[in-house]
Amino acid sequence: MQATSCQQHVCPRLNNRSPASISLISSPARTQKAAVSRRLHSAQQQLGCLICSKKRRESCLLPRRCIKLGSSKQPIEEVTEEAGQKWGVFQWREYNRPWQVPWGGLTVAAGMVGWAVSFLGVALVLLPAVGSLVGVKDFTSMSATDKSVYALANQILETFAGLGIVFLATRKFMPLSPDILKFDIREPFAKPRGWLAWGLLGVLLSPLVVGAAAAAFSLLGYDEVNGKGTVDGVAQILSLDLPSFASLFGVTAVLAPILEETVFRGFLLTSLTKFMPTWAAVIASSVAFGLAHLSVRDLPQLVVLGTLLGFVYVPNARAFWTCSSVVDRQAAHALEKILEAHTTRRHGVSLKSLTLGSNIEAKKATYAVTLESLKHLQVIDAILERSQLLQDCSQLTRSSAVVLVYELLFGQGMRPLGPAERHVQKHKDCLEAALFAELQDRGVQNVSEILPETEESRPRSVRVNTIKLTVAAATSRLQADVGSVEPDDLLGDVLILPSSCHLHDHPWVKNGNLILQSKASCMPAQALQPKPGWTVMDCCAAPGNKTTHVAAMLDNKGEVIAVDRDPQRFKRLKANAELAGATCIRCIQDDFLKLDLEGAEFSSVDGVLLDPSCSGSGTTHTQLDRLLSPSEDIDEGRLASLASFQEKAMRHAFKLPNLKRLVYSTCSLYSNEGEEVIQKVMPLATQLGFKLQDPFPSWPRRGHREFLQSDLMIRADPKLDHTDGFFLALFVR
Ligand SMILES: C[S@@+](CC[C@H](N)C(=O)[O-])C[C@H]1O[C@@H](n2cnc3c(N)ncnc32)[C@H](O)[C@@H]1O
Repeated sequence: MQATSCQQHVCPRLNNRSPASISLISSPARTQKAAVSRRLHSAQQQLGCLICSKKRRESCLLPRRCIKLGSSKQPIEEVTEEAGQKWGVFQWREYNRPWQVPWGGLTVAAGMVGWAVSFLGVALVLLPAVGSLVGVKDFTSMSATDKSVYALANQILETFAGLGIVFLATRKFMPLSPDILKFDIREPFAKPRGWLAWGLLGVLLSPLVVGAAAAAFSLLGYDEVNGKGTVDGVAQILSLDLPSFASLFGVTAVLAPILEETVFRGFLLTSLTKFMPTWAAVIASSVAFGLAHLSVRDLPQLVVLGTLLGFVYVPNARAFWTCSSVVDRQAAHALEKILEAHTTRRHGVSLKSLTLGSNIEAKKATYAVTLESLKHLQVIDAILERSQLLQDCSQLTRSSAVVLVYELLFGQGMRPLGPAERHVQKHKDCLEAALFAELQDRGVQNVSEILPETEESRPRSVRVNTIKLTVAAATSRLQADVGSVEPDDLLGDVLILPSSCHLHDHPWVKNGNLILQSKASCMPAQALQPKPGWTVMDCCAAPGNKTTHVAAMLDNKGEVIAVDRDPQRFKRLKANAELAGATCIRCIQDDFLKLDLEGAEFSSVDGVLLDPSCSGSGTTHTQLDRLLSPSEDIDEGRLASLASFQEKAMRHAFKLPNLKRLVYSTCSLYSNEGEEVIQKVMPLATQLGFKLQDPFPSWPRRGHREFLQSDLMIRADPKLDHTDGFFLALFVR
């Protein structure tokens, strides 16, 4: 056997990362059959099915390029028949698969009623009103050119209004699942989003269909039916000069189809699949499409045309496979939204809102599968790359593949119900081999050794709101509800619970008896040690976790002045203060730096909590951002600007004339936002008679050692202390 044929024993897509297979390929001198066999054997042992044996050929990827071990160069058959690029109307399984429609009947009704109102409103009210303003009185007396321009103006307004209404109705569900309303103008002819090619085919076929339907109805004597509809509006002005032709072309060939396809196929047909079988949704949406043209005479042709367009739309809109299990489907959807939001740096997308929302079935399972898929994302991406599972299959999205590979390799297994599951199942051996190779490359035995830590894997902490109940009462209630409850060894009003318990929906969390707050975040108020009757200023207070903590320590006696400048966060601050029953809190919505702290209004302030905006690096390691791009570096410019604000805020706080204690804290791992800020303000603090004091002598973690007096500063390490990364310093006078 020659070295060249030995190369063919190794599945080329899989060999690129494997030491054994690379050496096989790059060693032309190794021509001895025995040597080759030995190396193949050892490679096979290392890489599992990366070498295609007869037994494994069913499951090995890229079979056309793999040769059976020990046989001639006979390629084995392509196993991914479903992965082929299938075009056409009659893909019946597309009519049986469930669609992923995230909205309900109310959204459908609102969208369609909104569209109908805009359709009639533009044509009957808006445009005539604008026309009369510019001196157009009577449509019928206009010239043909003016009529066509008028029709164009009408269609432009209707198209924008209609698309805007569909957008508004579905906006809250964006980004939509791969099934729905997916137009990609950048790839007009490429499958899977080849809607334009199909649209053009539809345009080419439509005269035939309309003609055939008209002929059929004419034979039945139906053309005797009188009536006028939207088609007649255009037909009337068919005496053509160039401007008329261009306007009419714009109306009939561009704008109206875009509007109608979006409203009737993209929105209505898709939405109706939630309530009826897909074939019925095609027919129902076609009837609506016909009725919308406001002509009894044209109704039959338009319904036939709509039905044809609907049946063309279904298999091509459904270019992607979705998972058959509802949990996996929802998890893939959530994952896709998270990945998209991460790529576009869009804020406001959270794992919890996507998986625990009211429209989600089996919330806990969906949350768990999404979170676990995210945790395994890096490993699964590497497996997908090695196995090339997605390259041969344009119908499987990355997010569905990630969820299904998670289920198959790390989760509860996967039942091969639909095409997506069958495709993944067929490649099980290769996926396992790719996992094996990945673990070997990373030098670990088990995948758990390389998974990122998340909030989920650490114990939970909860603060007892001592305004409303005692720690003892909270402990016994939680013991009854979640089992194990431990008092925190440092903070008297904090309880530690198992990592598995989710208290978001607990009635005592909802009524403000308990506050879900990390242990680190409870340390500043405890470090301040305010006494009942004190006035404390929380300079950057929203959403008010530390503010309400201080209020509880004051036992509502005294005052907490809570300042925040952000309007949205300020609302949450007020709501949280109310929920906690913290009547001693006075909220001020303002820029803290602009407050006149030396004036009489704040002369009674004894203590300050300063917890300014920071990079959040102490908490992000547990958040989605870190799961998605763990090595992302901090933006130096942003860090410098945050540190500058933190220093300014601290200098400003020192202006309070009767200040006794000041706690500075940030949930940051960077010394720029911790020790360095303290060092910079130290001369001013010393000049004013303040010095650093150790608030928690028993706490083991201290400031970074290279800074003076760092042993008096407190740090929390996310891994070692099982809480947020945190920095804290206490000044006293
Ligand atoms: C880290 S958060 C505070 C968290 C809060 N201490 C808690 O535990 O719930 C920082 C807050 O500072 C506010 N902030 C930032 N700059 C401010 C300024 N110049 N004046 C007042 N508030 C400011 C932000 O709006 C944000 O709500």
